[in-house]
Amino acid sequence: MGTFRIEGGAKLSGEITPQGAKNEALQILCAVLLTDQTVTIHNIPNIIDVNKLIKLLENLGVNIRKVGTSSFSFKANNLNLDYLQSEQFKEDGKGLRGSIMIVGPLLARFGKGYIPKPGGDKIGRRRLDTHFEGFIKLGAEFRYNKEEYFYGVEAKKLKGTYMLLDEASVTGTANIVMAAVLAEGTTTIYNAACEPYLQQLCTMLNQMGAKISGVGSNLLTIEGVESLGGTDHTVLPDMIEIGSWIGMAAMTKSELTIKNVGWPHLGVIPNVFRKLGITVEKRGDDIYIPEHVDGYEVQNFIDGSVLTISDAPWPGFTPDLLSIILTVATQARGSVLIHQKMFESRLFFVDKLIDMGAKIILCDPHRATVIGHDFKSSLKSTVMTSPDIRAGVSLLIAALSAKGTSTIHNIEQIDRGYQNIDGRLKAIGAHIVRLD
Ligand SMILES: CC(=O)N[C@H]1[C@@H](OP(=O)(O)OP(=O)(O)OC[C@H]2O[C@@H](n3ccc(=O)[nH]c3=O)[C@H](O)[C@@H]2O)O[C@H](CO)[C@@H](O)[C@@H]1O
Ligand SMILES: C=C(OP(=O)(O)O)C(=O)O
Repeated sequence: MGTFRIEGGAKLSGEITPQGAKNEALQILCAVLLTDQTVTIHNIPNIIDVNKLIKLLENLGVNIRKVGTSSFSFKANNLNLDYLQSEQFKEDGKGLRGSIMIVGPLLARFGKGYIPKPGGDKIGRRRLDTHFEGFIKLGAEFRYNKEEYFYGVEAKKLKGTYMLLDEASVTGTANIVMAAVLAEGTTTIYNAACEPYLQQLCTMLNQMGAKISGVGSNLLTIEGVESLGGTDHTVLPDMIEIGSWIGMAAMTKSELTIKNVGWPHLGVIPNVFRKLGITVEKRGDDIYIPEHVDGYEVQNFIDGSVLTISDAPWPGFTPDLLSIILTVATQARGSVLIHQKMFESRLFFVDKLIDMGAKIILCDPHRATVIGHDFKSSLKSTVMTSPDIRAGVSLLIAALSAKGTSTIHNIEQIDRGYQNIDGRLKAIGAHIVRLD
């Protein structure tokens, strides 16, 4: 279990360039299974989850070549499908959440797809019904081994159909889209998720020869094609990492420029930080955060009632930034209610913030009220363990702003989604050391 030691209170300054998006990269990597041609992907983040998926693809027989610092080419022309029955696959598959998205492409191209219960954050129930209901609608037979938590779908030929998803699942939509592109006839998916990750996936699939329309909306129409070809694709900057840097700058009262953020793809994210009173300035394609010398003040609603920040499927506010918003609010002037609607165990980390002196009332597993300190009192350093990726970064932000030296254990959770976070933080002035 790795550990960070952080001496709080240091100002950050300078420029930071966001990594490629973790959740997009996981979808795009699975899509390489849809063709026997070469797919080259740029801006792949060097993080644990992505590296695990690349390893899984390699074990499945995909020919992988590193062609640049963050660019790889993939050729899935000689797969070893026996691997899907192996013990090794059971280990590899459950190592991350994103592995679930190999099922759709495998089912579409080879008539069978399997997966052990995938891993990922332990942030509440994370069911897979949407994925498998979609495959079944396309004509697949489903089986589930309860003892081994092993899922399987098989079909001779998938047939396009209309489906209304029970929820706008991000990985579920990606999986079903990847199955439908090679199905016979037309598939219509209503209540599809439409995060930039999915828009990027659909754009890439269209470049490979798929016929998907409605990209960016919750109604996708997919005309099945016989086969797909190769392509080149560049992963967008990671919007969750960008939000994390905004939070770090504000909480440490630092001036920071976040380079090449891909503004058109950030949706409501900048505005949600602005609601906390944080200045998020657009400078070309960069975000400039000035030093918040006088802190930041939460904006109430127009009628004067307390601000609520909650998550929703895109174009709503992503649940992956709520823990960070909550943490940043602990030093705001004013109060805010954080409502995590999607996940039922994602707010429990506030215990640690309360230990550090933050004023938070955990109303129930989904809601927490934060009464900001307005920097009149600093958080106190402490020893903590990172429970999940975003809580981990939130605790890191709290530690960077705290008085004294904090320790964060289980930093593998952070490394799952943040590339060389300690190295990059050090480069902009943070006092952080990685201990093994
Ligand atoms: C690898 C990956 O891409 N992971 C992301 C993906 O996970 P993932 O695709 O696993 O998440 P889903 O979109 O399936 O659902 C997340 C949770 O939200 C609930 N839900 C979902 C849709 C909805 O309309 N209402 C609702 O309550 C689900 O029941 C579930 O508990 O999307 C999540 C939601 O943005 C993000 O937190 C994860 O970072
Ligand atoms: C919940 C997350 O990831 P995963 O779905 O991979 O667990 C996340 O990225 O915040």
